[in-house]
Amino acid sequence: MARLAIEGVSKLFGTSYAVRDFSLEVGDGELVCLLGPSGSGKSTLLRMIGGFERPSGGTIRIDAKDVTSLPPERRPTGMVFQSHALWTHMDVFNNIAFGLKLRRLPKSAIHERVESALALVGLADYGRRMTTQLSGGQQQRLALARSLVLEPKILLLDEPFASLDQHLRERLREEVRDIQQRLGITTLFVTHGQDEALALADRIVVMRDGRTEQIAPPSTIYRQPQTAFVAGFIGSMNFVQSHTRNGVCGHPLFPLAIPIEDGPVTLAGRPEALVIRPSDRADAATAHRIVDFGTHKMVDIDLVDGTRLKAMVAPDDRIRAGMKVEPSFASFFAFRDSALVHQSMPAKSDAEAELLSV
Ligand SMILES: Nc1ncnc2c1ncn2[C@@H]1O[C@H](COP(=O)(O)OP(=O)(O)OP(=O)(O)O)[C@@H](O)[C@H]1O
Repeated sequence: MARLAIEGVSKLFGTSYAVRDFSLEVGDGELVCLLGPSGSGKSTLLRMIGGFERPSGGTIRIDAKDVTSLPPERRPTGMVFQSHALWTHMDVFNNIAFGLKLRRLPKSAIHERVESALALVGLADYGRRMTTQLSGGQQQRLALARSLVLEPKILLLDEPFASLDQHLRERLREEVRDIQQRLGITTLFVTHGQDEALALADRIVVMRDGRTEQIAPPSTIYRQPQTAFVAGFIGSMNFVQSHTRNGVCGHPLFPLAIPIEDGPVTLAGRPEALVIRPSDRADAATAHRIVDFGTHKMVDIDLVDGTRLKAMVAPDDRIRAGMKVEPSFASFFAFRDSALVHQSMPAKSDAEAELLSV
């Protein structure tokens, strides 16, 4: 188990920053997901922690030891890449044993550790297979075993399941979480899949342009996004541009109380918080497209100014395309200059309050 501290780390490529003044502390046994769009600096940051890239500034410490300028092999880290770079001329057993042989461990110890790594990732009977005879998911498990067998203090995973289909990705994600918790290994996981981050992480770091937008547990990221970018990046979100005057939103359909100074405001609300009811108002919105997901229906509605919103309604809702509707937000966020300035929270149901208090 280990603690990781990243302090003010930057990486310049030429004249542009891939990572800028980034700080993060990861606790013993914690799993943190780095989440962000393509090019936001996630891989560069992970590579700097693994020692594959040298920071232009800042410090990286593992258990208080400064490792900033140590090469990968002298760091207590194990990295699993998106392309796993397995050795195709070796069988599964020897792929895993390789790192241990370099460390000159006795044969019996190598055997024992490889066998237990194979069992850990569900490949107990595959030791003598060649890597080319493995499926994509098995290859990814092997890549994981090859890292874990060296007993790293910190596990670094760079989009390890990106090339796998959705079903397999979800299964491996659960397996990794299970293994990570059993071993209690401090882990950083890079992904640009929000579902992956929400399902896996103890905390999520949302990155944008090499900087941190927000660091928080998944439920906080979802329920209390601090910036409009985070709000729009995690889950589905409706945005409505308006302004406030005397603490009230000036949009005729959304006359919400927003106790901030007069000025522009961006309203944001989830589809599940957008309530729609039939209306004959002149400025009513129009239900446009309805998709029935079985458990719920998703309705696209167009405001008169062309803004498109999504509302989630019950499966037996009578809504039809072409109907005039009046939307309202049961709960919403308000942003100004991208920063959260106000948030209304609905009264929590007992069941939800109970879940949150666990
Ligand atoms: N070796 C390099 N030389 C020059 N620029 C680089 C290098 N590696 C990364 N970059 C740039 O740094 C920025 C961050 O890249 P990085 O790969 O860290 O992003 P990412 O968030 O991991 O993206 P993705 O999700 O697409 O993998 C990008 O603008 C990228 O073009």
